[in-house]
Amino acid sequence: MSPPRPRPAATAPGALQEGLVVSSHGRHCVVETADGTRVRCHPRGKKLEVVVGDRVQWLPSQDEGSIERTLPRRNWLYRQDELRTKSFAANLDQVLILLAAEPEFSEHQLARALIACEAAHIEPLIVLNKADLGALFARGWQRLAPYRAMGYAVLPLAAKARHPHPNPLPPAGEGANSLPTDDGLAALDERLQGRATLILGPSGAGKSTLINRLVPGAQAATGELSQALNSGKHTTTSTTWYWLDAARRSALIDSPGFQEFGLHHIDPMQLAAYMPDIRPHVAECRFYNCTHLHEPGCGVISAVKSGSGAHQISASRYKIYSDLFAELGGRGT
Ligand SMILES: Nc1nc2c(ncn2[C@@H]2O[C@H](COP(=O)(O)OP(=O)(O)OP(=O)(O)O)[C@@H](O)[C@H]2O)c(=O)[nH]1
Ligand SMILES: [Zn+2]
Repeated sequence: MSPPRPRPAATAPGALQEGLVVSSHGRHCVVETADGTRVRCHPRGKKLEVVVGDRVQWLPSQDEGSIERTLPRRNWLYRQDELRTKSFAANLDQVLILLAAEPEFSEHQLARALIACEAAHIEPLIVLNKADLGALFARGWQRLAPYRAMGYAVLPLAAKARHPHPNPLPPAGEGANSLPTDDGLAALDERLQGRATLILGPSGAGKSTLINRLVPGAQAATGELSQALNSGKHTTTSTTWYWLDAARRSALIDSPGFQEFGLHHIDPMQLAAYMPDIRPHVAECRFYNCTHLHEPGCGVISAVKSGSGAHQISASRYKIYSDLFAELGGRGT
């Protein structure tokens, strides 16, 4: 323990308290105490990086607080480009990747998010929204077939309730057997119980629609947070933690940044290990340092060429692998 620091006379005396970071905006954030009170805080010192989901120790001082330290993180999801590291959140139980029948989702973006989850050891859950869009939805569902085959959970959803009694989903082509006959919200809700779930998705997928359905009053809550941040109406809170239940056991964390998902923190030689369809074939490679791009006796290349079977690697997934390998500075020769 470090010795107690002297405090300015104007500061109300207070003992170190524990709290949860529920929103962040630049250098300020909002910390929630055990009794649910929310306090605007700032980290003490420039080096202390605080992320939504962090458990922190903070000191009250007048109407604000100062974060003294963050407690060890269970995990931390972030993205990184050539210049900067940007946080999504910490201490997560799962990441919900929300895609939609339209606008058409990018498989490349999906793959990036999944790789980041694998690298951070956080379970992903893929949700395909706009199940009411018939043929368009069937197409999206079909595009996700390789992801179901490699073991990811994929749920259908119709987030937009147009009627008090949700419309049954229309038949959705192949894979229809596994589709529910309702809007899919109950099945999703079950997956959210008792967990802290980060929600990510491209613009237009229905993130706001879903959050507003799961967290009635989410918009109002965002307003309150901005007020707690006291930074005026131009504030856009970058990441926000919402409780789904009064007992505060289940949470949804909304964060932007899905569009520019830099993976510069990933070692290109580890990439195959983070792609569950490619991973099992690495053991068949002749060379231990195989890049799976051109080597003779490569198990990955032969799985791509085999073209069918349970352990196949699709051409589009292999392209994603080789594009990312090059982007991350991997040398294939
Ligand atoms: N057909 C259909 N449309 C939906 C569904 N869910 C959301 N939408 C519509 O999709 C559009 C985008 O929804 P938003 O909730 O604003 O999407 P968002 O992901 O928050 O998008 P950004 O605000 O751009 O980040 C809106 O017009 C919604 O009404 C759905 O289940 N079915
Ligand atoms: Zn190989």
